[in-house]
Amino acid sequence: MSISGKLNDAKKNPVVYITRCATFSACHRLHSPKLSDEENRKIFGKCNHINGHGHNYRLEVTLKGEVEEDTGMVYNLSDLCKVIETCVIELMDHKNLDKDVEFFKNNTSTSENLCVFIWHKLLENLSKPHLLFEVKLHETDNNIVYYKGE
Ligand SMILES: Nc1nc2c(c(=O)[nH]1)N=C([C@H](O)[C@H](O)COP(=O)(O)OP(=O)(O)OP(=O)(O)O)CN2
Ligand SMILES: [Zn+2]
Repeated sequence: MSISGKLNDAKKNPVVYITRCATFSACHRLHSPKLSDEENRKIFGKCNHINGHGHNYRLEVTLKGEVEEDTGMVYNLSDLCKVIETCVIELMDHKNLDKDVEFFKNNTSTSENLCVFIWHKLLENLSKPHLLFEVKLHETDNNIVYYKGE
């Protein structure tokens, strides 16, 4: 049977995961207003330095959904690219996250919080938000965090 035959015969179309990557550069300082200066220094160490430090972040956004028969796509990756660009990259690229992004004025700019923030930005802006499966953020080559909306 041909691939298209399988697509047409199945009750449900194949479920496929698609990922779009993007990069942005930003600076931040790990500091929690809920902790004393001493506790901040103890917990965050060099990342609590008053003048901050920078990262070249790599973002991976994954959608999960059925392959539509008429388009052969789960979601147009070009459209996903535009959403990521307008609602995440423009907001964060070449910014001081703690000062330029409202949310991080009161929430520590850890990669965990960045992932959750980006997840909600995407939910608000995707035309099919139910397809959002995972937001993964590489803060460095060694530090990788992902969020699945739980
Ligand atoms: N749970 C988390 N821990 C840490 C986070 C975070 O977001 N969540 N972030 C940091 C810092 O922002 C820091 O800049 C990371 O730097 P570092 O640990 O130096 O990471 P590198 O991969 O660049 O260097 P290594 O020497 O390989 O660790 C810290 N913790
Ligand atoms: Zn950092």
